[in-house]
Amino acid sequence: MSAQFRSHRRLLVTYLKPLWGRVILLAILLIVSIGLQLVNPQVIRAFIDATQAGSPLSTLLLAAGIFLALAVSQRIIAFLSVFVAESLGWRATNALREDLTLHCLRLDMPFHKTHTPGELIERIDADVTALANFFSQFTVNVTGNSLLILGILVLLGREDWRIGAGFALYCIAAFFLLRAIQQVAVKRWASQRTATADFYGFLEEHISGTEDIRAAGAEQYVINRLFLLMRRLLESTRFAKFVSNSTSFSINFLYATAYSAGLGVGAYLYSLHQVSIGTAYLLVFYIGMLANPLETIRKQMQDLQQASASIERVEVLLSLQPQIRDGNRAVPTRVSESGVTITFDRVSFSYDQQENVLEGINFQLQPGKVLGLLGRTGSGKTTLARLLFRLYDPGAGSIRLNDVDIREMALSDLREQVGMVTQDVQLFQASVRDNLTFFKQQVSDAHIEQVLKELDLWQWVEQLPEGLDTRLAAGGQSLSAGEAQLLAFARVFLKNPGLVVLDEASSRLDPATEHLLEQAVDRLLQQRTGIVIAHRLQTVQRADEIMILEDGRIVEYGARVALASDPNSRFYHLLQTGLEEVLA
Ligand SMILES: Nc1ncnc2c1ncn2[C@@H]1O[C@H](COP(=O)(O)OP(=O)(O)OP(=O)(O)O)[C@@H](O)[C@H]1O
Repeated sequence: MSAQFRSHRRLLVTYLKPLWGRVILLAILLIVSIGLQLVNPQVIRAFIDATQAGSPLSTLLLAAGIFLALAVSQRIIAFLSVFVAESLGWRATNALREDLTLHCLRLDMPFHKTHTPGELIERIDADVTALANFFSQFTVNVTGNSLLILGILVLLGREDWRIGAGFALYCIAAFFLLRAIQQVAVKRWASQRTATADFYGFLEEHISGTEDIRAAGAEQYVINRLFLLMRRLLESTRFAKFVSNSTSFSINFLYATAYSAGLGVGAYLYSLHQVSIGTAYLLVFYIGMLANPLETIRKQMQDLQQASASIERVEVLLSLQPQIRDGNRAVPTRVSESGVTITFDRVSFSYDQQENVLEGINFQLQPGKVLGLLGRTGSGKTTLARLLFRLYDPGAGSIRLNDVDIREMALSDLREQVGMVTQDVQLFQASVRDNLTFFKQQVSDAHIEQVLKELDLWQWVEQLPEGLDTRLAAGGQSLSAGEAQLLAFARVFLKNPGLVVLDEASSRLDPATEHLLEQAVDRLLQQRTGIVIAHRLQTVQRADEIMILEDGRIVEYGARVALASDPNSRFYHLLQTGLEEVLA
């Protein structure tokens, strides 16, 4: 069994298993539809033979009525099977979309840095859409039509075994012939697409470089090259279309051959009085029915080729594993009422495995203490916060929360324990409530109200047109930067973590919002351990300890009060020069 077949089967089984009820329904509809298709010619035969035998009109009307009823039922069943197949396809692909989205969300930051959102949308949506047919129709169509062909061959064989065997050989030969032609067509279209891509690539490059081309007097060269490319495009398109058309020509040819053979056999047997005129008609009818399923199976195989490329890409994406592994150790949350202990034990880290962005970071922060993290831009402050949240793991050393290595903790536990407010708050196109709770239904409105009141934000929510139900615009465009930060504070409050990491916004805010923010920071840091990447003097004043980073190393660390009064300290100089000017 080839690896490709195994991966196709795995995907089918995984996503169709939960939908087995629908799969069975579809199979039943299919079998009934095939049965009806096979039975109908028998009714026609009975009708023709009855006419020949001069049967009464009532018998003929009965046969006609049965024929009509069967034909209408067959159409209704065909309609129902399309409906069930579509719903099956959508459900299966939506489940796959969901899994892929979740998988991408769990993949590490380096993955997201190297894969653009556009590329992921292509993987999660376009590739999966290409698989809808694979899920809903492929198995059903291939099995169904194979059964139909088999049924026709059996019924033909029942009339005369030689006819059955002969047309079985015909089907096998026709299938392989169609496939061979299709393969030539696929190759031709591939080279036509290459020629098109070259042509547009050339046009785009030379139109954007028009100034240089004119300056160099190279217009004639460009036109000559263009002619060459156009000729290649013309030739490849002509050839591809020719091969494509010969596919439909071959199908018609096969159909016509089968039909003529059917007519010939029917007429021959009838002339020998071996069959009735009804049976002769039956043979022609059944043989005529062979072409359609053959063509459907061929088309499904062609679709499968395209789906295979998508399946491969989806499988590659699913096989990527995050480097950040989930730990499983239960962690005593909040050992002390006033927060958690944080220990950085000789932590070094590099984004590219070459140059360390953090080097030998060593410190311990006691519960309830606030660390003010200072340093010029690029000194590694944000990186330190990211390590705490396990967006990345350190290259050397360890980070401990309440004396447990954060790599051993379950990621969900860790992220419950650490609340982070970044400069760039992400708001979603959803209600204020959903933006605060991250769509957790179990958080009650009363609790939200209490938290917002504590943060002095309730008034702000009350003046919104629909209170908590007010919908925010995409990207939080309807809010000011300060209001967005306030919402981010409220989010952290609702989570109630033992450690808060606050990357303060450096932008200037209006005095009223600034005041609200100040109060919120005060409340946020009460009875919690805090790490504050501060840009404002007022925020720094809240810190118990100060750490100054330079090129990823600690160049100063100590109690704020002591450093502020030591004229030899960097912190002292920073305060003298003006924090905001130096760190901006
Ligand atoms: N995702 C990343 N991939 C590669 N290098 C990065 C990445 N993020 C940051 N860096 C590099 O790491 C170094 C430290 O960056 P970091 O963002 O931690 O500094 P910072 O002190 O927080 O700066 P700022 O005050 O501007 O936010 C910088 O040299 C930066 O270019």
